[in-house]
Amino acid sequence: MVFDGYGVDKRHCESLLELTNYMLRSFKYRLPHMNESNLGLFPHTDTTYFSILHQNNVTGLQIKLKNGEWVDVYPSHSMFLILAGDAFKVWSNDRIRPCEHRVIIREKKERYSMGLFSFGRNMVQTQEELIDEEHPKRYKPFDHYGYLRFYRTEKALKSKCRIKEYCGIDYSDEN
Ligand SMILES: O=C(O)CCC(=O)C(=O)O
Ligand SMILES: [Fe+2]
Repeated sequence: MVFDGYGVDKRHCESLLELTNYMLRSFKYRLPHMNESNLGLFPHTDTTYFSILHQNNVTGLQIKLKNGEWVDVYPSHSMFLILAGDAFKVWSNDRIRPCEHRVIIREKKERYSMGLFSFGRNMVQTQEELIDEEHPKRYKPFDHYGYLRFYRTEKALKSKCRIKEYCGIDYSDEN
């Protein structure tokens, strides 16, 4: 769908999928103890190409809208949420915006969730068709697992945008 939407040759999609690793992870959010924060998971964008999330019938996941407002995602047994991650931002040369999300524990029930996370096995790079004069290349090709290691470093935590800090191209010095 994404490749169709941007008019990118489908063969690139096949090779991207062939070079993608998946990680399945499950989470359990216990109820916060007295005086403990109810922040289950700090606000972040995923490092992935995309993430597929599923949760039990307990609210908690919130996504941030463009206007900065946090909104609840209401769970259902049949719902799978697909979130774009940082690697798709690079692939699409900033056209696809990774979705910022967090988990807040408010219900008096334990929350369970499951996520399928996708990572490039090779270098992640911007799709050539999505680079032109109007949209110059904004990122250098990067090693996805190298980015995972960078993600929790002090430099990454201090930066405004971790993926830009890791492999962004800065044109600001050019005139
Ligand atoms: O538990 C959830 O619903 C979200 C998990 C998540 O955002 C993550 O692992 O990156
Ligand atoms: Fe996440």
